[in-house]
Amino acid sequence: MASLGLIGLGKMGFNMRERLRAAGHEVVGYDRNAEIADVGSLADLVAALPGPRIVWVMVPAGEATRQTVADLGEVLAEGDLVIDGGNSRYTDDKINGDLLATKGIGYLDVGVSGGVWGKENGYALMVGGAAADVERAMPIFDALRPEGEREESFSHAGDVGAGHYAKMIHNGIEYGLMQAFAEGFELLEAANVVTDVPAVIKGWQRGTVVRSWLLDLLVLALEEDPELDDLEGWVEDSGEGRWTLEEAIDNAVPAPVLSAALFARFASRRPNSSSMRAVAALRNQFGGHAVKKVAE
Ligand SMILES: O=C(O)[C@H](O)[C@@H](O)[C@H](O)[C@H](O)COP(=O)(O)O
Repeated sequence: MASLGLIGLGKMGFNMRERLRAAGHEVVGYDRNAEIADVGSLADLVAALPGPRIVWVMVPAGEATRQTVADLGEVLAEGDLVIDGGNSRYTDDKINGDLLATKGIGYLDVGVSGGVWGKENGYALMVGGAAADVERAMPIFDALRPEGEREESFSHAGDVGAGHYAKMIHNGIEYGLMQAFAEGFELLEAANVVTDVPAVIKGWQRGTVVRSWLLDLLVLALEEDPELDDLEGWVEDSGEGRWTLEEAIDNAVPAPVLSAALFARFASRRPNSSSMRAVAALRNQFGGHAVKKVAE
């Protein structure tokens, strides 16, 4: 059984600690929230682990992760291994990996998929880094991923950065799939032909071409709220959809579905945008077409 330091005990890290412990691994968790942490500082976490250590970072992508990795570089020792399991941009991985390499500390980047269901169902993992480091962390990966064939929920995607690259593209696909289900849902509701939309969607769960986990989750959401009218149609994004499109542009790969899905999210946050006011104004100018005036 392995010993692991785990930094960041939010929605993901907290559940991962539970799953790893249930598999018999020793996990020392650190979080800024002392109520859920096992130790009070990074230095305490390092002291509590037998060397050579493996420390998994599960904090928000960007500055928080970069800073945590830099801090770990100050307290870990040669031969230790850092794993970034957050949704970092893949270009951060080379910076983090190179920084730690100067101190003889290994680095792996891991795309982790599964959300809040991962504690029970397991997390799919896509890993970037050196093969020897991947092998060393394999008992941890095996405990985190779903039971069954390793190849079906785990991949060593390539060198440092490849794990997060794979996760970024996974999330781009996620945007497109969700948008497709969402547009189908709205169309089913639009014409009053289908009288029980939730029943139709539920009836797609077995046997259809579009059966999938996202469809199952839509069924669950519709069981709670059949017309989803408790929700505002407002959708945030955390960055990976944007990065996916930047890759599409850099590599001249057409990605119309993924870009439409990302832009649909932007549109969801600006119901009275100046762009659509401009379209209304132009249509009115050239054709005298009706416009809707803001109420006094
Ligand atoms: O595979 C997953 O488990 C999810 O993709 C997970 O990583 C997270 O829910 C997304 O990062 C949300 O991304 P957005 O905020 O960009 O929708």
